[in-house]
Amino acid sequence: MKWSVEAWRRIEGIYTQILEHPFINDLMSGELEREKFNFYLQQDSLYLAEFGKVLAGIAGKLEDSEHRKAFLDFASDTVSVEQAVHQFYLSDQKKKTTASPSCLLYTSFIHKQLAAASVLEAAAAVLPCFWIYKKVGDYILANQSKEDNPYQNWIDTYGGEEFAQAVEKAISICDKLAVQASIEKRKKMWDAFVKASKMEWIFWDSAYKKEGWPV
Ligand SMILES: Cc1ncc(CO)c(N)n1
Repeated sequence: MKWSVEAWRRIEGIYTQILEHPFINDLMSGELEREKFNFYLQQDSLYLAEFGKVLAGIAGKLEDSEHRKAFLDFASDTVSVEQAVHQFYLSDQKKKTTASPSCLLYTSFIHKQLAAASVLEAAAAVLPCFWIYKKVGDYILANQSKEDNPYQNWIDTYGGEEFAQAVEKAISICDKLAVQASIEKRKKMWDAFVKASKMEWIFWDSAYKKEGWPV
């Protein structure tokens, strides 16, 4: 069986909980509080900066030139999204924000996978960022009730065809890396994938709560 088939099976429950989260529900209905969405975007721009660096770092460790090129493209596209987020949503509130505990948790985790684990485990750790967002984007597109959703731009970014191709590529690279891996390594890849998927839930939840530092 493909590594990715088992990977998705392992996060099915987490994915369901993401779809049921009020942040996603409110995003879908268009009724999400603007403040919560802005909080999310601010944290996400911090997240995307680190995510892009990690993608470039993974590229530097990949032997296959096609895989390397794909990750360099992912990194470059991520910088574009990071910059677009700044321009379109946050132009009136340029103030510097610090990462929330959950944002720091997630970015630290992917940096740790890059610095202290194998490239396979680093690739598996960033895969939920692609795959879950794609699934969530598609889900919202398919179940949207209103036409004038103020968050349509966001929804189209992740539900669109361009992102779908990147996601397919990321999944297939993980599968190819897993084919050459020992059972032990494949397990570690699943562990990283599951952990990062939990952090996707945590990230949305922290935005919904506008999570700050308790001390
Ligand atoms: C937290 C998070 N995960 C994944 C994506 C999609 O790349 C994103 N923008 N933010």
